[in-house]
Amino acid sequence: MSNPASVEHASPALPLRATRPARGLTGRLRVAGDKSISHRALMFGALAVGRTEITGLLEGEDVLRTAAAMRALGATVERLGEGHWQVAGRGIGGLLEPADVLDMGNSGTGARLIAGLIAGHPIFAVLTGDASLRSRPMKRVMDPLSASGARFTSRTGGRLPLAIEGAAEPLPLDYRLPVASAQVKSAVLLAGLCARGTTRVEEPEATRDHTENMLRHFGATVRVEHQGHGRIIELEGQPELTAAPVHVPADPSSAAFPLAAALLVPGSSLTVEGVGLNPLRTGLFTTLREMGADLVVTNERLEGGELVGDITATHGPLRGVDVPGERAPSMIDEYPILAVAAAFASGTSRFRGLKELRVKESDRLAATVALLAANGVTAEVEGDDLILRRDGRPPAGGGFVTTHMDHRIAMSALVLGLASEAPVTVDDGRFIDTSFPGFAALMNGAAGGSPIGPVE
Ligand SMILES: O=C(O)C1=C[C@@H](OP(=O)(O)O)[C@@H](O)[C@H](O)C1
Ligand SMILES: C=C(OP(=O)(O)O)C(=O)O
Repeated sequence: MSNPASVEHASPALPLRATRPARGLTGRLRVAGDKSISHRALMFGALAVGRTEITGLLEGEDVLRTAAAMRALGATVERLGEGHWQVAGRGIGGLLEPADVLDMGNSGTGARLIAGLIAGHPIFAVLTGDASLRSRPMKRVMDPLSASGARFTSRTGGRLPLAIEGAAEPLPLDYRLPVASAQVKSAVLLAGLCARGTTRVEEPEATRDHTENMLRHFGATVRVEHQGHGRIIELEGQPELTAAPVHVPADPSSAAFPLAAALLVPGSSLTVEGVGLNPLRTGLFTTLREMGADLVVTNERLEGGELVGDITATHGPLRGVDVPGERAPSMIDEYPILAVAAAFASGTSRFRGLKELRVKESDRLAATVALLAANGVTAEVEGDDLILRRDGRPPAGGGFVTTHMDHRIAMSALVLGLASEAPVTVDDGRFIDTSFPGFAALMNGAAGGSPIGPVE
């Protein structure tokens, strides 16, 4: 999806290398806050009346872009301490026209949800992003939001930069999602907040429901009806959203990396604390258990209204697994690290229905195949399925992996390098900061050394 030659970043590329540590990963740690919930906490805070206090906010680059965009749209956003933020909102319909272009960096969630917010306000704004985000499809939000009365102008094919003229009196939408996407669902619901009447979204497959949950938490009326694998969501427009405290749980998509490393590196037993266990996010953990992984959840509890638990992963053998396509939305960001785990398993693994991986920060299907190939592992793509046939022996490693501005490809390759025979190098670790600042330090702490570090 992206052309590494056109990377724009304030600092130069940061090649990183992962080497098998002298001993396994052990102890207890906490990963950063959930990215999806962090974006939404800032956005709903900006739309609510009053002051929303957020704890555990992910201070990754994607979320910091959203914080800056909320400021540019007129909200007061303050950082009170580490992960502790306060947003003074403007009320539904109260966002102001930004003075400048909104640069969402590497973040699809930021760009698409904010397109929904702007569509419902009588303001003009231009959204852009880095080379990766500028290559990602935006028509998926432009199409439904145009029906609400908003107007969009973009580069050919519906890519950023995108100019948006929001609707003065947005119409409520009735929309059936053509792709399983929580971002598209959320963009439609955010525009629907400003419309009179009921906005209805039908999703053929259930996707993460953080928008629906947080809308209710802030006082909106949301009805959800289950229909087979899918859902119908109805939102009453123009509610009074009232500021409400948000505690952000640890991100299961980030916890995936240390947990997978512990499963793969001999001698490991590692606990990640306070991980969000929303069932629409935990497909990876279900799948790893089907592979025979020793993954135990303890201390399940509610933290700030979200189900969380401590997850302990202990090294052991894995077997191949067949993952049904309908599970994909609940683990959509976890396929690169799952493919790494499958490279250590014995038997055949088939992951079905991965079309959406082609339009993430990179073409993750191609990037995952290349990541594995560089390290001696053959994986095939058949239609939209990814297939690995393995014998349980660790991959050779020793490869150089091009990460294509994709944080999850970078972290997956480094986890592979912690457990493969020879070290693995990635071309650029900077994008890890979009979702998981402090990744290398945390992994090194658990390994009791510096198995992940810059290339000398
Ligand atoms: O709504 C969200 O917060 C997200 C939805 C998913 O994207 P899609 O909606 O494109 O599947 C996911 O890949 C992304 O990391 C976060
Ligand atoms: C796909 C992802 O994020 P986004 O779409 O927000 O860029 C991700 O974090 O893996």
